Amino acid sequence: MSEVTYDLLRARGLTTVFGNPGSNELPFLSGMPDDFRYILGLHEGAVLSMADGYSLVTGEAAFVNLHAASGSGNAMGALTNSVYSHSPLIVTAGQQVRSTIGQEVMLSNVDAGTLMRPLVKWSSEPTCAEDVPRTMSQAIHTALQPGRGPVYVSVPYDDWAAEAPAETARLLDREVHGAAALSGGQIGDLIDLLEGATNPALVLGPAVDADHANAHAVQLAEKLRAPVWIAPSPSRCPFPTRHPSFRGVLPAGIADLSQTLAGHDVILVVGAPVFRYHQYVPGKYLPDGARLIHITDDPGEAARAPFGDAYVAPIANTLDVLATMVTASDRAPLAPPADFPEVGSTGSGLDPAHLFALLRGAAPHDAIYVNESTSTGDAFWAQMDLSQQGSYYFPASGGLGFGLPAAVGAQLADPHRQVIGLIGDGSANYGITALWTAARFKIPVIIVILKNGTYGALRGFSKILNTGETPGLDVPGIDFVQIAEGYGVRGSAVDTAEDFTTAVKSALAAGEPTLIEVRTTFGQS
Ligand SMILES: Cc1ncc(Cn2c(C)c(CCOP(=O)(O)OP(=O)(O)O)sc2=O)c(N)n1
Ligand SMILES: [Ca+2]
Repeated sequence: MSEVTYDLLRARGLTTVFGNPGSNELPFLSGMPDDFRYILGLHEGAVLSMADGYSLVTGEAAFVNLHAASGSGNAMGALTNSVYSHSPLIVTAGQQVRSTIGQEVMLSNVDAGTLMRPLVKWSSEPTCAEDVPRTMSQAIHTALQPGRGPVYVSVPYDDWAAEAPAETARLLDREVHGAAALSGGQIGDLIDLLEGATNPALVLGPAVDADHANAHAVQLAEKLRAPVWIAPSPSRCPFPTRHPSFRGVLPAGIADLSQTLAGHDVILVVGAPVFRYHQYVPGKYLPDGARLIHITDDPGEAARAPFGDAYVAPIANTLDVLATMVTASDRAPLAPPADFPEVGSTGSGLDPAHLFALLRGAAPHDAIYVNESTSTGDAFWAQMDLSQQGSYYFPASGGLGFGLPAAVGAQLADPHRQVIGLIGDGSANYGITALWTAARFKIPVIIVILKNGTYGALRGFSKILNTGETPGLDVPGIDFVQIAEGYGVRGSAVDTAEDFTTAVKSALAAGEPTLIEVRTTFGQS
């Protein structure tokens, strides 16, 4: 049974296995063909997030093999991000011998089909060994259909020795085509609305970047001469941040977001949920007189939104048709962006805005940033010049432990663009073992640790929630250079602009994984 399953994985391009094994997985792994590669991670959270970063950059599915319930459980935190970033991860786990599961012997994954819900789009444990290949095929096609997302398959390890039914071979070349698009009438309605708008605005989300529709979004914004915001809590960057239309990231509070969009009568949201609010700031969902139109490829996003009219449709195709067909507006062209805000560092260490400005100058223009520095977002978006598709990733649910491993997975996926992880000194600890994988597989990712000694974002939230000085807010005294070297990664610690720039240039030239620990200031900028 494992042979035909590997044939199926190969037919779908899934020849990289991200995993951490246990005894339940050995019978599957024993059959792994030579043209497959196994990327070992030392903790299943890191394994899942490495696979996630890999999938986000390739735009393809990625295959994960974990150990029973315990390994699957360790991966669930990472899956909170994958399910909202619509990552098509094929997550599998070894199960105990089929006839012993009910008595719950050691390593039984009890009720495996429900364990991972709602963090997966679909999950199953085949009802018999003969159905393992078809279940795996269903999982792959389900993960990749619009409204993409992770799936989970648990397989009893004695199934692998069973004989595959002859008809299983039909699975290897079957295709499932998702082809829906808006009708001419629906497109016409949208064009009329946009052309009839006095002051339209675009709000773009991660699915625009995921569907490589950034250029279509630019064309639509330019024809409409409309401002563009990125939807709140962005996990990707769908629009060039130095374009005249770009207005930044919308705030994640209901009232704040609504006020930011005041004056716009038609708001077109594309490729984002409506909306991923975060801090609770009650108020009107929309400014008076505004109408919101929502285009998403995820039926769930469309159905659960609390306001606006939604169209479930392919993102790139819809943006391309709208941008092509809409009449160019005679509104005045939008002014070019202001200069970057002035930066500098006063305290001992680098101000985050200063760090990002230095990085903008030292890193390649097509660098890929994987960000998990949760208190420096405003400074990042003000200082960075992101112009290409696939330039930015952030944990889609804010689940920490994504950033460092996802940066490793992203660099494995794309050796032609430098991947730079921007990781807080708190976040780094949740996925730190991925440094070992980067060293082991010689993945030349650069990890910048922003070391402010505290859970800065929580200090920010303590002000919003007025909770004062609670326990557990500081993380002083961690030596990431020693940790990195313990996992086999070259590291350095810096706290001046000159030393940081030198360290970045050295890392870019090194061609091996490198960690740079930067002492940063908190609260000054
Ligand atoms: C798995 C997990 N655990 C805890 C949190 C809670 N959390 C925590 C602990 C944050 C602080 C991260 O601190 P950092 O050092 O990484 O970055 P900043 O200092 O820039 O905030 S932000 C946040 O939401 C989380 N989001 N995810
Ligand atoms: Ca911190």
